[in-house]
Amino acid sequence: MACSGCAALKLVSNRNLKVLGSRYVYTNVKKYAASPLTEIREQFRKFVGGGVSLRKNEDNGIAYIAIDHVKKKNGFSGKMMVDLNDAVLELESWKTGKGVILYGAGGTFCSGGYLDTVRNICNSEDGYKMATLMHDSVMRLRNLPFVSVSLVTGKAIGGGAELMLATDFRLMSYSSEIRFVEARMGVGTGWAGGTLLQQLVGHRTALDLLLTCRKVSADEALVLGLADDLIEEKDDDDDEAAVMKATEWLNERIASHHHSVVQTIKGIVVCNDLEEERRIFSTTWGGKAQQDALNKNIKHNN
Ligand SMILES: CCCC(=O)SCCNC(=O)CCNC(=O)[C@H](O)C(C)(C)COP(=O)(O)OP(=O)(O)OC[C@H]1O[C@@H](n2cnc3c(N)ncnc32)[C@H](O)[C@@H]1OP(=O)(O)O
Repeated sequence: MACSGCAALKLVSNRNLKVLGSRYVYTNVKKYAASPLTEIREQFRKFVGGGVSLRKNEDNGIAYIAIDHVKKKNGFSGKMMVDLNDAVLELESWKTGKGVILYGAGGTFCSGGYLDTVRNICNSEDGYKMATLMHDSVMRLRNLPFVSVSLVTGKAIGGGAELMLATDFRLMSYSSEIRFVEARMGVGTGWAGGTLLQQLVGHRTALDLLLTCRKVSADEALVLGLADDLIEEKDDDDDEAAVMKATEWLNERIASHHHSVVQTIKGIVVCNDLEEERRIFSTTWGGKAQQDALNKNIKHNN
């Protein structure tokens, strides 16, 4: 009996087995015409609840993105998806920025999609639109020329666990936990989490976490490479203290560098293209930060 998978393999083997041979063809995938983001944003901003806010500190060059829907454990509404998109778009034009900290208010990182919004968009086409909007925000956040950190306190559940993968680093409070519950909710990852998790922990661990939907403690996250460091908490609800600790952690890496240097280093790490790396590199070579360093006759022997 012919199956669509076999047909696909046959077709593939006639063309280019090396490149296409491992792709499985999903038989129930419909092709949606890509909706312009402006239309998706108009549709999604109507699903209200909570908000995402952006604060830029010009003194330390760090921006703070706060996920705030505290009564619903920071469940992410359609409006919050649009707010996040706005925040990231605004950051793209911040010339003197160095870092970004993404955190949840009220002692929870994010409990994933806000279920009121989820119920309103519970069809395949709207799912595709949500993924389009969230992929745009996540990839823009990831590619910002600043060092980004997710500060995870409390729980990061479902889409919340995906969201924390968008940043360069993850700091977790000792009692926090991550849980990819998408499969339990009958779906896959919609906020780029499958791709990003696989890149971070490898294909087998990603599959294990996504299929078992098990809790990952902060200690285990550190071992798996999902977390980069743990922060002590006196009180998990004390947002300010946790944000301060994340700021200190980030400052150890960026405070002593000029924003142009931080932006160059981040740019060349994420561009994955040598021509682009040469172009970015040349923006600081011969610049003031280099001249100053040369004039100081710095020795690196201690
Ligand atoms: C591509 C994205 C796909 C996804 O994100 S799928 C995952 C969707 N998220 C969920 O299913 C989370 C469901 N919620 C939970 O498991 C628990 O509420 C959670 C987050 C572990 C927190 O547990 P607790 O600390 O015991 O708090 P609780 O259950 O009493 O919650 C307090 C109030 O918040 C509500 N809440 C939590 N997460 C929510 C969400 N995502 N959407 C809508 N409402 C949510 C919860 O129902 C409760 O509301 P209420 O006070 O009873 O009115």
